[in-house]
Amino acid sequence: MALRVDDASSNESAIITCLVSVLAVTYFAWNVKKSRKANAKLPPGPRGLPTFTELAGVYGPIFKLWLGKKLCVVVSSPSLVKQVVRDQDITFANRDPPIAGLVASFGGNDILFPNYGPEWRKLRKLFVGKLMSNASLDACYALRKQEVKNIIRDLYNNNKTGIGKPIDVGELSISTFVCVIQNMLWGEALELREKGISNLGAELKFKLAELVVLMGTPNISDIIPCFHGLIYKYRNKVSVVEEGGAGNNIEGRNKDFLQLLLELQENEDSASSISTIQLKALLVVCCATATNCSQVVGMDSCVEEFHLPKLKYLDAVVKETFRLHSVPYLVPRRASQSSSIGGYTVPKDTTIILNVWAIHRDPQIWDNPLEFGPEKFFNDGIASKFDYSGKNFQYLPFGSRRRMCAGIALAETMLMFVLASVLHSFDWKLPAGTKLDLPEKFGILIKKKEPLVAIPTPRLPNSELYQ
Ligand code: HEM
Repeated sequence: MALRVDDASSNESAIITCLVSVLAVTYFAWNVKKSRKANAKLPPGPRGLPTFTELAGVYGPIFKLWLGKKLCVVVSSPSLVKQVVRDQDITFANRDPPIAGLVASFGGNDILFPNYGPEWRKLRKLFVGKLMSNASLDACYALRKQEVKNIIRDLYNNNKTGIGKPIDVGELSISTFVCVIQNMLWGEALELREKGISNLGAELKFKLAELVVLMGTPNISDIIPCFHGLIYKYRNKVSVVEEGGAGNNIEGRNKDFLQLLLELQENEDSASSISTIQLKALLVVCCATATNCSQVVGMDSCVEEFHLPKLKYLDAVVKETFRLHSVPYLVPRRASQSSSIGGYTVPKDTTIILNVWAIHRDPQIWDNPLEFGPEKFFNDGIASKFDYSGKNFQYLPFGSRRRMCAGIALAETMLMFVLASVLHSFDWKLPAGTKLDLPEKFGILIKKKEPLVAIPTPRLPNSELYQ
């Protein structure tokens, strides 16, 4: 019997439907097989790595964790932090540096990574007593001021074209902060700019920003030659000046840190002299921590250096920013002997992680812990008495006690000064069509996921203030 046309076409569409279905089923089955095959190779485990804070929610304020063969104990409450950093401070004063940390610090020759002992004590005394003393910081004020002025001028000139050019605020804050630190360390931007050393500084600036994050990457050799070159050139410059050949009196201005350090290197008294390796390691730690600092805070505060003590609101804004956006945990420590924390045994060589992230968000300490609110630091609440010393073990952006940050005075002053200056001189607005969102990227530091881009518009009537 002959097929009718509509029969034929309905058969044809049935065949097509059938073919499509078979293809779809085959494709689906193939995909399932492929994904099973891929999964078959994988061990069981959670979908992602839980954070220390999530684990603290399950196991409480102290729990252990095996990272490979390494036993770690994570501590997430102020009373237990106190047991670590105060009650048994010498037992837990050793560090547990990652391999890259050791490489970056020339084998732990800085202050950050070496174990507690005479060498660390010597460097720490030198760092805090000489480099970070009030006298030394005051002496460097002109350097800081000049560098901030440079930034204000550059931003202003950028704006002269008439169209407000968007600025990556994070990048601006990092480069300003690092320029200021470099200036203080070796007077680079002010006096050595024309002398060829500035290239080394520019080279360092961006590598250091990555160094902080890439502590797991041992390829620090890219950075080290900069320091070799810098010290070599600087030493030559000093000796040329000493011989009276340069006509550029390095003694005529305030000594920068590198000059102070070079003098100490030549010091014959072994209690205060330092080796070239220690000198380089100190430069690395200063630059890297400074970079880290500006990455943390960004540019959402304001002021000028001589006004700083009076700027209570700014102080609260910076403190609140540090509460929510500082280091997630302190530089890990290592138990130098068997001991106990919170009634649990902690064997010798256990790594101790102090979970600042959880403490800074603990609802038992903070009202509305997840909300940004500077008033926490100036209302009558508990936090109004918190400073950066970490004495209360509840607010720890710079750590606490024996191994706490050695650069607090400089970090605090500079941060407020840089932020204040750019906010005082410019109004900042978001580019049209963009929204302010602040999701974070979790790592060694808490950083913004997407860079904050904003447009500065000069707000001071006197254009000379921008030169
Ligand atoms: C906002 C900026 C900064 C923040 C948030 C910060 C934070 C920290 C933290 C959390 C530690 C570890 C503390 C501990 O383990 O208890 C530390 C250590 C250290 N910081 Fe900072 N820091 C900043 C800026 C600086 C600057 C500018 C310098 C120096 C120029 C500096 C020098 C050091 C040194 C030398 C150590 C090691 C101290 C030791 O182990 O004895 N920091 N910092």
